[in-house]
Amino acid sequence: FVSGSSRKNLPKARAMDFITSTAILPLLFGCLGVFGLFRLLQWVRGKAYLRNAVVVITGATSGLGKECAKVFYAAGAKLVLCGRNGGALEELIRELTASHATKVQTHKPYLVTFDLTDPGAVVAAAAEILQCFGYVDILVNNAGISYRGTIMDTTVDVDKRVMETNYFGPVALTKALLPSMIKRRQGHIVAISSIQGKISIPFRSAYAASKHATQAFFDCLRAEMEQYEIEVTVISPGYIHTNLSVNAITADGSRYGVMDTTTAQGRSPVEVAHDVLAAVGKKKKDVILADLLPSLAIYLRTLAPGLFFSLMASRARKERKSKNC
Ligand SMILES: NC(=O)C1=CN([C@@H]2O[C@H](COP(=O)(O)OP(=O)(O)OC[C@H]3O[C@@H](n4cnc5c(N)ncnc54)[C@H](OP(=O)(O)O)[C@@H]3O)[C@@H](O)[C@H]2O)C=CC1
Ligand SMILES: CCCCCCCCCCCCCCCC(=O)OCC(=O)COP(=O)(O)O
Repeated sequence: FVSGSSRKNLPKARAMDFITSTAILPLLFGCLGVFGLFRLLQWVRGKAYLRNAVVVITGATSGLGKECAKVFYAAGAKLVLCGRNGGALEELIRELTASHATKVQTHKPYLVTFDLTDPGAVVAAAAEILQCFGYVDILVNNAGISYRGTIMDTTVDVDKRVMETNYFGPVALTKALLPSMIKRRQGHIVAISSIQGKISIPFRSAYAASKHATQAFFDCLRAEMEQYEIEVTVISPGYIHTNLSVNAITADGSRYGVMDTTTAQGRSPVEVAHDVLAAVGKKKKDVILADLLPSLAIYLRTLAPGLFFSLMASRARKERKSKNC
């Protein structure tokens, strides 16, 4: 005789019997073990990959670039820190070399100051880096500016400035360093793009365009460089709590100067820098570092573009109304 509740539990009990009496349990533990071992191996390889590697980071004076400098430094990389503000870079180097909380051997970073919008300066900077180190293992194209404005109010000069900083500058630096990487058949190019390199939101035309161009260029590069074993990683973060919105330029080229709520509520740049380090160590090809909603929005743009465009139009209407324009 089997009571009602015991009858209900019968299939569960049989399933448990089956699992324990067959090879399923050892197989499950075996798989977990293999997976754990694989992750451990990946971690060890990532660490070795970054130790003593010559790593060039642009936009190292603030925000995500500064935090990337800290995590790559702690991982034992030989850093070349780039930016326009030499004083800020020197200060960062002092800060880095003063801390002794690392387990691996660290190296005093080298600094190069140049403006990414000046093609001659970019080529000269690449030559200086190669003369000093002989080669570059990893280039992190991080520097960038954002923008706020309506397309109709924005001068083409502003469109060009954003494109020069976010697209042509990184492209020029990458092209200047690639020949030496190709010769060694070794190297890794990283592009810090944005969720806005995958989807476009209203009042960000110049910025979203520059990030879409970045995604496209580095995707092409990945395919073309495979024959030389050169890795390409495109990283697309969501909002990060940095000065990006404060430093953004507006329709007439003036500084926006406002810390937007979305930026202030963004992820900590320290956390994002750790994610960047992990992605580079694992030689990931394309990484999205964002919450669920922006990630879903990317799928929506692909699978239901009409719906996505309606949502963006409504977003534009709301923003226009709130700003009375
Ligand atoms: N913050 C965010 O919400 C997000 C940021 N990103 C991306 O992350 C990257 C870093 O931005 P973030 O740290 O947030 O912003 P910050 O404004 O804090 O940092 C921008 C960096 O870029 C450098 N830079 C700007 N213009 C130039 C130029 N013409 N030549 C050389 N360097 C320049 C700045 O250096 P200096 O002015 O000292 O020369 C600064 O170090 C950017 O590519 C951005 O698009 C992506 C997604 C979200
Ligand atoms: C299946 C349901 C899907 C629902 C999707 C709804 C659509 C939601 C839209 C979400 C838009 C997210 C925009 C994220 C933008 C972003 O993260 O940008 C990062 C930056 O680069 C920030 O630069 P900014 O200068 O704009 O601050």
